[in-house]
Amino acid sequence: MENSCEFAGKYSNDVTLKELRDRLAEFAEARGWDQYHSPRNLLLALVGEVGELSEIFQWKGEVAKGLPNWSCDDKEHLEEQLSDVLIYLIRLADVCDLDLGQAALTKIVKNARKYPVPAHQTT
Ligand SMILES: Nc1ccn([C@H]2C[C@H](O)[C@@H](COP(=O)(O)OP(=O)(O)OP(=O)(O)O)O2)c(=O)n1
Repeated sequence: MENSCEFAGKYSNDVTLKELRDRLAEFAEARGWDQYHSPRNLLLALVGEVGELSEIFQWKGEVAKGLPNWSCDDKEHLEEQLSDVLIYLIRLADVCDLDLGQAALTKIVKNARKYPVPAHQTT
């Protein structure tokens, strides 16, 4: 479905995890926030943002893919809350010295082993 909201340039920019991780590290450093960005604090912040994200869907019933009936303001709010979750997740992995991108790729390989593609039925 075509997206007519001004802000939403779906996939217009291939942002890398590294770019986000570096930008977030700079952002925290410039504000003297490294002292607060401990793994536990970031985890709690992440969970808080997941709660805010959940509130957007709360009491709405099932929501159609593509959010066809949502206003641009509602979609923008959702983008912001998803971003907060992503930001804290990336920051948490970074302060734990973990390579989140590689870890996710490795996990996908493990998932594929655990859940193999079903063989085609030949009847
Ligand atoms: N110590 C902090 C505080 C904020 N942020 C960043 C990460 C999030 O992207 C955003 C969170 O900011 P707020 O706590 O102001 O939360 P919201 O943006 O959700 O605002 P509100 O709760 O008013 O909706 O700012 C951060 O990295 N470290």
